[in-house]
Amino acid sequence: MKENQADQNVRRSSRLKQNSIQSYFKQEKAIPVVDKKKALKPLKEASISVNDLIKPENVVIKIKHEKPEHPKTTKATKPASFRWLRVNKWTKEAMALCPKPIMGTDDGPDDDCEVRKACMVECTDKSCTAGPSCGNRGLQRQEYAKYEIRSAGGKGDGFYAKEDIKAGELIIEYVGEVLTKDAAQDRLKHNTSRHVYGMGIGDGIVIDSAERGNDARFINHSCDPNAETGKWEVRGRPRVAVTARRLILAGEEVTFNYHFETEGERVKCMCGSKKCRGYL
Ligand SMILES: C[S@@+](CC[C@H](N)C(=O)[O-])C[C@H]1O[C@@H](n2cnc3c(N)ncnc32)[C@H](O)[C@@H]1O
Repeated sequence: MKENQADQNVRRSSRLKQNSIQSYFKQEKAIPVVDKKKALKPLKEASISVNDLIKPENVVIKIKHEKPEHPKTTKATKPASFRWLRVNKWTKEAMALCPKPIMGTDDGPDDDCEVRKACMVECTDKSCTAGPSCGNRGLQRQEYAKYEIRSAGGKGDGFYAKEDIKAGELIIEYVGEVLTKDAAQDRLKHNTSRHVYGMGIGDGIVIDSAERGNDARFINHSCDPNAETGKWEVRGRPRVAVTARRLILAGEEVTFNYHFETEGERVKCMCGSKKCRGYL
């Protein structure tokens, strides 16, 4: 009887492993294709200056946000079984698939920070004249919210807010190794963990934080999430920001919707929300 149970478990675990080869979660918002001149036109026509568009909350973000301590020195963060990456690490093969930037900097620096922000393109010194006062460099400056990593019950570990986070605020960047989809699938074949960490960002590119990444890898799925992911362009490369969909209170677990893609056995969802669809 016991042997039968063990056999079943082995079969189940190898089936799950096989199935997980197809498993990714998807980043939600794509970079919009934007004609910079067209994007600017309505603003210029309405004579709205960039300063009018800077929300008061953005000013608070800049003052309040501190760089998080490095996870190795943050007590709340558990000893890492992954290697820490501050920024994405691209493979040559993934670089070859990197889409062309949607906004060039050929016109020279300007003060269109809010236009770039609306287009989900971060400013750089080449594109913007605002310098240190520019409010559109959150990913580059790592203006992350305060958080801690701790157990989320049956889901494994989870990512928890340590302060109130306003709707729209940057929480953290999803950082990992940037691989081609094929390379990511190859890696999954050797995955010994029950968790998967690959986020497809389109163009056959996956950000995989299984072996190397930052604490965004601990953000769990919810069918009624309080955060969302968005693809930004920073210095010509795509990056994924996790931002608050609504006010998140200190102590709440931060979650986003994985839009999980799997062709095999589905993972039972433990998000606990009333809107739970039952599976990831
Ligand atoms: C990116 S990891 C999230 C961090 C993970 N909990 C950990 O401890 O490393 C994704 C994995 O977490 C688990 N997970 C995330 N959200 C879940 C949910 N709502 N219900 C059940 N398991 C979940 C699944 O095993 C999934 O493959």
